Amino acid sequence: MGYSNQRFDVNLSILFTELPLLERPAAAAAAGFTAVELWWPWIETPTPEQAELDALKKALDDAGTQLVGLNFYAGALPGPDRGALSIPGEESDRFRANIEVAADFAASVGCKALNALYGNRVEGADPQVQDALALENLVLAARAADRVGAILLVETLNKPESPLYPLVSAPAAIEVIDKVNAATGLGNAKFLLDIYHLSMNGENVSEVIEAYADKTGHVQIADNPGRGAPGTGSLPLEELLDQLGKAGYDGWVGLEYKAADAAASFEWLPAEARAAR
Ligand SMILES: O=C(O)C(=O)CO
Repeated sequence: MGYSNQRFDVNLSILFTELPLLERPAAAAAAGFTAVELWWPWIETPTPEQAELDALKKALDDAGTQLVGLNFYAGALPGPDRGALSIPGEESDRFRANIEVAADFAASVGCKALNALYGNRVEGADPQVQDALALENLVLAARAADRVGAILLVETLNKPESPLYPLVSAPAAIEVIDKVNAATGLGNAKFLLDIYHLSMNGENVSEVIEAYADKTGHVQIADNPGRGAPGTGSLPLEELLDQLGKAGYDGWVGLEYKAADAAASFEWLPAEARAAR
């Protein structure tokens, strides 16, 4: 068991950010990886020019990297926002405009997982109204994901760093996922189990894995404290990934950690365990 039994991908929105977007896939490939994931790369627009989408596809293809996870438009992220789909008005409209664009792009590069960040609570807005809007938008996103053979991911973030984000426990995200699946009947809404965010919330990650491995569609890791590479904090990441594997999880594990020098940050992972198997 151990790291050599997992399938890892590099998050190119948090690692290699010193490089322009189109150079990051090649940098991940040079470090030995063949799979990558991205937050929505155009934070200022949910509907970029086709030429920009084509350029990203070309950069992924030229590097020989497979995109295995893509966030829908989520507002300013990095920045103060944590998603758009539950924000009434313009942000919800922007999310809706993005749904088919993101799904079509995912289809064009063979990406099978689309992550929909829920969005912050808005001062003065009724949380019930925000939740009803979120469900409507997640249903649209789940149908679009299904159209391109993808799953829809819903993620728990952590309260200290995202104090206005309402999904800050695994059960809170699972409740939303169950509602989306009940509404669509598709069963393609899945949990994005982010070990760093769960541990920052003080959750017992091992118990979360035991309870929800079967509803998990994607995993992300960073050590805690510090959101650095495995080994820079105190989380038993190798054990937790072993537990996930034993519980039947055989999907991707995204490296969503911070490192000043990304290329030098992969020493914890043997070179032969980096390329997708
Ligand atoms: O904002 C974050 O920390 C995320 O994990 C987004 O996917």
